[in-house]
Amino acid sequence: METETERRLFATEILGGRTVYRLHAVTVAVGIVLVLYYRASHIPAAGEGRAAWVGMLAAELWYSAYWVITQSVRWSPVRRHPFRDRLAARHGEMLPCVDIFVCTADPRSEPPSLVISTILSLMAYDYPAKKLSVYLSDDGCSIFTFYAMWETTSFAKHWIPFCKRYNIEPRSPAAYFSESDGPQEPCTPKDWSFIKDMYDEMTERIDSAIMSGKIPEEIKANHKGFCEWNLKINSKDHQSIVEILVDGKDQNAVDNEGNVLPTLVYMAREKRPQHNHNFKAGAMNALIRVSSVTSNSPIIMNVDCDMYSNNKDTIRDSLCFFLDEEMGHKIGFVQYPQNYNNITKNNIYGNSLQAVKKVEMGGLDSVGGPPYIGTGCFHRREILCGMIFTKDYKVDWDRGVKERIQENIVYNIEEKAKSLTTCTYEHGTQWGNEIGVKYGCPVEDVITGLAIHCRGWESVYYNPIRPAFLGVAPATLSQTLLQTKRWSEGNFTIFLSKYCPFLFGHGKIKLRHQMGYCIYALWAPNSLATLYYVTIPSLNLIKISSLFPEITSPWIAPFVFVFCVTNLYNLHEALSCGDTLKGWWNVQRMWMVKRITSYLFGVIDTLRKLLGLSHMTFAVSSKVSDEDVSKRYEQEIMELGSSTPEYVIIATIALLNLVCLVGGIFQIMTCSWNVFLNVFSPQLILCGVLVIINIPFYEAMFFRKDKGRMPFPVTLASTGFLVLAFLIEIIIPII
Ligand SMILES: O=c1ccn([C@@H]2O[C@H](COP(=O)(O)OP(=O)(O)O[C@H]3O[C@H](CO)[C@@H](O)[C@H](O)[C@H]3O)[C@@H](O)[C@H]2O)c(=O)[nH]1
Ligand SMILES: [Mn+2]
Repeated sequence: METETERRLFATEILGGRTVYRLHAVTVAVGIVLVLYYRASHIPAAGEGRAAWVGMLAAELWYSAYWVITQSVRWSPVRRHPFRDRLAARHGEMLPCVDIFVCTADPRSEPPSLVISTILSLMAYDYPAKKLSVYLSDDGCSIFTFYAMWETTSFAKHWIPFCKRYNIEPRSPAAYFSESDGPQEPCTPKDWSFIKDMYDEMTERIDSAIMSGKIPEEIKANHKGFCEWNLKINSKDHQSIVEILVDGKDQNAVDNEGNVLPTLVYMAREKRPQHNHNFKAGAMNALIRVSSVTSNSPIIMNVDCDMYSNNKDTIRDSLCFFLDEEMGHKIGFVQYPQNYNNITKNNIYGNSLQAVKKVEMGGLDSVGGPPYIGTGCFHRREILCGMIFTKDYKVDWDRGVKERIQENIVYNIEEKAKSLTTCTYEHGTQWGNEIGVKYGCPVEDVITGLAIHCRGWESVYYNPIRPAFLGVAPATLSQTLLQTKRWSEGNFTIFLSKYCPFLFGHGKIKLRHQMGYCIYALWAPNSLATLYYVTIPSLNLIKISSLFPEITSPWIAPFVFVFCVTNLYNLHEALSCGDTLKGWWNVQRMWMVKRITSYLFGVIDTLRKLLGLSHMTFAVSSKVSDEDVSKRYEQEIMELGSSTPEYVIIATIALLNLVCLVGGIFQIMTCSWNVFLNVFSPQLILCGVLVIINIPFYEAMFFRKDKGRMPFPVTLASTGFLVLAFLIEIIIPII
């Protein structure tokens, strides 16, 4: 007899070691109350720095509220453990069909060879091939991406059996060959070299086609799909293209060992300049419809084109959650973390977000489920399409398994699929609203997931030891800021829309779940408090005006306590998530930089959109960088390079703090030691910390000679702004 626990297909572990956390949270809360009390009860008289003081109060009020929000998920995070062996014992190979969606948008920032490596890794999952269909949406509508996909169909016939025969990992050929210098056990050198040569030749053919700007005619003659590009088309203006490259139901679609291949479909939905295409959300919805007339699997998984599968068991792991008898029927989606394979040792741009992945997501999982983050996620088709939760929800897992079909039917299916991806198909329908992925938000994923949660479903977060997916993190500062701007803007847009977690989620999801969503929804407005805190106290140093209690006053204690304890706890959290000390320090710098630049622009652009002054955009982040840039990235040298308004802000604030620190030290030398101790020390310390944090930027401005240094016009402009700031500081009191 199976016991109750043995029947479960996954376990939920409540993470231990929370005592330190709870102790810190309670004491910090007390400290914060004292700080705010002091601020509010010591407002100076008008004219004696009242404005600056009130500003400090406002900033600290904001930080306190935001701190409370970030604690909502930290109380009792959980970790999930699926039992794949039990799934196998219970269901054998009687598993549901799975459709995999991959999105690509720009062949320059997302090269076709990168895309197909991801595709190959997904086709090679340890899962019955006849139940697997892989769909690529190409918003770049690039003949080279299509060509690469066509090449993939032949290479897959060798690659998939190779992966399965030797049970290799990872199954992205690019990642696999870059990880090993030569054949490794149990792979025979002959087989290894054969497949490696084949892969190299394929990528060479693809790259040379891209270099020459055209596909050889003899290759074009091999597939009717190439004819679609006979017309004069470009990525923003073209007809719909749907090509079933491998039809898993076709008897001839087998690999070189005679096994069935997964279905492989290329899609470029119709685009016309006069029609909104809704970016990735539009692509996802088109994929939902195209797949509904081909495989129509009950489970949909989606990844970005750089996120290759790093773990052959991911599908089976995810099914443990959906097929669990006790909980499965409540679970709308299973989310994996967004991991990267190019994070440097000390996480120079803070992209690895360890604490978010390990602590916050686990915490969200304990209060209703992690958000949908757009990639590495498994959905149930109906739920993604708008189904509302009911207690007796049951799925037909057999859906999608169809009999083998004839060639001429494939043509009909393609034609049907094309008609589902025209610009006008969605007009007058609920697509992008009640059905599918939502439109109008740069983080289409988060808003869609929130709606799913509010329709009554839960989600599950699974962070396996061997990462399920690995992608490419931005490798320059500007790309990092571009990405975080989109994220902060998107999440803030949600906050200011009717989907605000506190309003839309009220009565539908737990308060702590609403707060959890707001950690990200309120990223952007953090910029205002931070901008204030990194400028005003430092400027007041020069004016000999104190914004903190005197160091001999007992009131200094809560300030010091809150500052030290929150930072120490933060450090503890980072180290326990596997960050290095330097990595933690880099993350602190990046938080400051992101807040004063991308988050600030996130606020501005959200407001501009609200006022109707601008429209939504989705800037795709680049997944390639030239050799010079990559080298500096590996050496963890900050890459600046081109002039952007963000850099002007960074440089101005860095210089401002340097000048204020020098000015402050000068004041000490002229004033008495006692004055220094009493009036300046907290401000001096704050300013000093900011200067230390900014060291890489001073280096980039004044010492570096390489191409990644701070562009001279930026240094010049920020010096100008600095002079202006001081002039204003001097002039205003005179007036
Ligand atoms: O018009 C578009 C724009 C983008 N994409 C695809 O969307 C994905 C994400 O774009 P990327 O530039 O890599 O953005 P990231 O910031 O890395 O993406 C994260 O954040 C996005 C929301 O901002 C989510 O959609 C993504 O899944 C999530 O990985 C890529 O595969 C793109 O090809 C499209 O298909 N069509
Ligand atoms: Mn990406």
